[in-house]
Amino acid sequence: MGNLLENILINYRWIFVCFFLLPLSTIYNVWFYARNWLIFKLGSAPKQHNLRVRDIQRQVKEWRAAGGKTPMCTGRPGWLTMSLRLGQYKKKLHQIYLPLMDVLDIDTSRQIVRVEPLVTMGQLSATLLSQGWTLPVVPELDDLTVGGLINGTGVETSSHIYGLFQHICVSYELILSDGSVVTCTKDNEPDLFYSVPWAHGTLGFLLSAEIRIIPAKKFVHLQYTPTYTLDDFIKKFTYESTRKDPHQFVEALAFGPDRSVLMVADMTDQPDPKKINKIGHYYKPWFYKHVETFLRKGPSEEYIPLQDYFHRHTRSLFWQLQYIIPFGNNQLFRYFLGWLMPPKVSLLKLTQGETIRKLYEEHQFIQDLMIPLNSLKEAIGVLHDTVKIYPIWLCPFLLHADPGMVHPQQDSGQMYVDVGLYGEPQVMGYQAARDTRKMEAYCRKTGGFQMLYADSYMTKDEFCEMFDHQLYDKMREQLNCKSAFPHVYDKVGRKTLL
Ligand SMILES: Cc1cc2nc3c(=O)[nH]c(=O)nc-3n(C[C@H](O)[C@H](O)[C@H](O)COP(=O)(O)OP(=O)(O)OC[C@H]3O[C@@H](n4cnc5c(N)ncnc54)[C@H](O)[C@@H]3O)c2cc1C
Ligand SMILES: NC(=O)C1=CN([C@@H]2O[C@H](COP(=O)(O)OP(=O)(O)OC[C@H]3O[C@@H](n4cnc5c(N)ncnc54)[C@H](OP(=O)(O)O)[C@@H]3O)[C@@H](O)[C@H]2O)C=CC1
Ligand SMILES: CC(C)=CCC[C@@H](C)[C@H]1CC[C@H]2C3=C(CC[C@]12C)[C@@]1(C)CC[C@H](O)C[C@@H]1CC3
Repeated sequence: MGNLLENILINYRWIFVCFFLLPLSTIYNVWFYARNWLIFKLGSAPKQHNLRVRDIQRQVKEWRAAGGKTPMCTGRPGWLTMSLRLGQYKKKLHQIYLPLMDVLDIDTSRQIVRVEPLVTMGQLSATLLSQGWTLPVVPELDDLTVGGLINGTGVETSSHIYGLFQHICVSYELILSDGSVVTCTKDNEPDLFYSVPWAHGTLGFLLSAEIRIIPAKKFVHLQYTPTYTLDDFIKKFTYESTRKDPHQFVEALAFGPDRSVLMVADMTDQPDPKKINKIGHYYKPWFYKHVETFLRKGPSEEYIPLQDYFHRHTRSLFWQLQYIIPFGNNQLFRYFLGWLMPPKVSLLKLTQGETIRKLYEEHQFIQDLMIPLNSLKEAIGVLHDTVKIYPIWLCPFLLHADPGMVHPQQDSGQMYVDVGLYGEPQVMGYQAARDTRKMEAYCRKTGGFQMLYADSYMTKDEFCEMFDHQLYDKMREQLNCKSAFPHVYDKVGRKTLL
């Protein structure tokens, strides 16, 4: 009986998603964009920021006046977030509401955009591109927020030049546990500035951030190079990730241990009209499926609108939508219903129910491992033996030698690679807790880090071995965080010991 229910839930979730969630997602998007447009037209965002900050200060001061016994977290419901977890800890914590969702200022002379933490990547890239600008690092998936990317982390295909999302940030405006508001930069309050990323809001709440912007062009010139042996792939990927005159974007998809497609791209305003491919159109094939065709067709090049490039994996949620709508890439489906895609991650989370959540936990492996580039060849072998999931998302990034939770083992910046696995393990006898712990141990061995949008199965000691807690602990002591916020491990750790 249990198996029958599981089969129905897995195989027929698409009925609910297509007939209910897709229309609902579209209505939600239209409402969201209309609201942003109106706020911008009324020009009220910056003024309201100060009013909102005062209201947040009032909430924190009231929490203190009431004894400040229960630690705080943001009041954003767990189902709305892009993390895999539902954030059950929120039920036990005191929630502070941060209704901060506006782009406050675009200062083109300083090349800085000032934004509130709930601004999403979709909203921000549309806003900036309409002015001819972009963030140097635009993490994929429209609904990721600035707050989540700063307090967690963000990575994208330009990260081999600019680093992680935290490395393009110039200042953070924060409210601390005593209700005071501070602005930190790398020169003013450097300890606070460097300890905020990866701390998951356990030092203070982010109120706004200043982020670097760079001029944008209309297209990217994207070149695809298929490779058919692991050695050839590693050689070419390493070269493109570390060369002195790098392409602006570098990414690879591994479709098997020996079959990969390497992609390098550069912004341009002079596309070859015969080679333009507007991959963002709703009837176009899912991007990873399109990329796979180059294994057969051989090397190729295309010109893709910049906005389409930035959000190329959004329509198929990387390759996760194949498990929910197995015929989602079918041509007929794309022409009839493709314009409604993708269902919103938040609505999928809200409606998944406990059984589907558990099925994902037990039968899907969704993790990003950030490891030194020189471990990649070995890692692909280890991953093949432990989970055997393809495609694998490969994205090089420069890990700056800054203080804080993550830094390279050496004193200067080092090239790392984000290894993203989002699928059903194809190995016999996969066991979620055992095999995730195996991957985490491997990641620690290489000197790497686990992305924390997915639960960590490490013990607290193992977690402290992976992430440098020196500065974090010092700041928690100095800012009286111990009773004000949970420890980061208490937000992201499963505490499952084998
Ligand atoms: C400071 C700022 C905040 C924004 N905040 C949001 C937001 O929170 N959410 C969102 O979805 N979009 C925001 N936008 C973007 C805005 O929605 C887009 O620019 C809009 O979609 C363009 O619409 P339009 O073509 O009707 O422009 P119009 O309103 O017709 O304006 C024409 C052009 O004038 C320029 N312009 C107008 N006002 C400003 C200004 N204050 N500073 C600089 N240039 C300006 C722009 O280049 C714009 O394209 C913001 C833009 C700016 C500059
Ligand atoms: N391309 C990429 O780089 C991708 C990144 N991700 C990951 O997704 C997550 C982001 O998802 P998103 O939904 O935006 O964020 P979440 O709401 O999941 O927030 C992530 C963490 O940041 C904290 N946080 C968020 N806003 C604030 C704030 N204003 N002040 C203090 N703390 C805050 C949250 O605290 P609290 O628990 O109190 O709410 C939470 O612990 C990140 O972990 C990111 O690494 C996922 C997919 C792709
Ligand atoms: C590019 C990087 C660094 C990460 C990409 C991660 C995404 C593939 C995942 C982040 C959140 C995930 C969720 C799901 C699929 C995979 C992600 C988009 C679900 C939609 C899967 C179905 C469940 O019912 C809900 C999940 C919510 C989070």
